[in-house]
Amino acid sequence: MIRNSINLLTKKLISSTSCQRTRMRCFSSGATNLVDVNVNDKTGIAVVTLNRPPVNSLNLELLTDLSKTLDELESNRSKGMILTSSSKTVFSAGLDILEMYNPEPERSKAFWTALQDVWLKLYGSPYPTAAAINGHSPAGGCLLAICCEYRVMVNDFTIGLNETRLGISAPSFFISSFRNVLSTREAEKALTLGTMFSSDEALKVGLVDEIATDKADSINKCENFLLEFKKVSSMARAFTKQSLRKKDLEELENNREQDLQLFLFAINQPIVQKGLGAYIQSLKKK
Ligand SMILES: CCCCCCCCCCC/C=C/C(=O)SCCNC(=O)CCNC(=O)[C@H](O)C(C)(C)COP(=O)(O)OP(=O)(O)OC[C@H]1O[C@@H](n2cnc3c(N)ncnc32)[C@H](O)[C@@H]1OP(=O)(O)O
Repeated sequence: MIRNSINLLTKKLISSTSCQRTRMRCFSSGATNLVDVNVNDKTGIAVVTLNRPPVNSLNLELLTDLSKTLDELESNRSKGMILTSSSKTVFSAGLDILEMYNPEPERSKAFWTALQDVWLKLYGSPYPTAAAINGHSPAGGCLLAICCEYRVMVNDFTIGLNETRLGISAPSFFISSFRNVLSTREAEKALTLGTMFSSDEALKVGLVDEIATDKADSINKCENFLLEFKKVSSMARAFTKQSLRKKDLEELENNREQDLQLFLFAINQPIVQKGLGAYIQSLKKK
């Protein structure tokens, strides 16, 4: 018992010493540790890193960890969050296709509910958010980025909502957050075609705000954006953001069950299963 307490204390001391070197506080989101969080003590800004190799595909566990992290940031009155990835080439490969292929009923319900939770918390967060997109960001990966208020993308990667290319439609909350960033015209064109934009194309169309040379540069640029809010009342800021996003948030809040049932219905269609199966095979054959 005493030895356990000493071990715990030693671990805490070691971890606090390594964090002090960079003036960072570290905490992990929960049991599975698929999300790392480093809070800069000086600025109060948290860098949240998705850490589910190889491609940060969003499965139930990763979404649950992210959801818990977002709760912690809100209850700690975070000064801001930068979302990024531990991979060198992928921000997030989007929803884990294996969660939708040959679905197990209870797990698929929990999976979609966790995605809804993450979207509501991230899109509606009171603290400012930015995405340091340090790799490819298709579909659900793009969703996480467009929930944030600012996006900085490292050169030479791709981003977009490519669902129609998989034979599925982007759900309505994907579409509303896309339209919050792009004009309706650009959103319609990109969504129906399932366009994946290069970093430069994404900048041109307004899907990202800045281009970065590498991950450190993207985090730096996100930080500069978030630091601008030092001059603004956090209450006034949060109220303004949430007022602008209120309709989209209420749309999902008020229709969660319907949205869940639509998802379950869609993924259980034989034609969708066939398409997903072929897509998984094509990824494996690469
Ligand atoms: C009327 C309204 C109806 C609404 C109904 C709703 C219906 C459902 C809506 C669902 C919305 C879906 C959203 C999504 O996010 S679907 C996922 C879309 N994602 C993609 O298309 C990306 C696929 N992946 C890639 O393009 C590449 O992997 C990537 C560019 C990201 C990285 O390339 P890289 O070469 O670095 O890596 P690999 O391709 O070799 O991949 C490594 C291994 O990871 C596996 N993998 C990749 N992506 C996924 C994924 N999304 N899910 C699960 N697994 C994935 C890949 O197969 C490799 O596995 P192996 O190592 O085992 O071969």
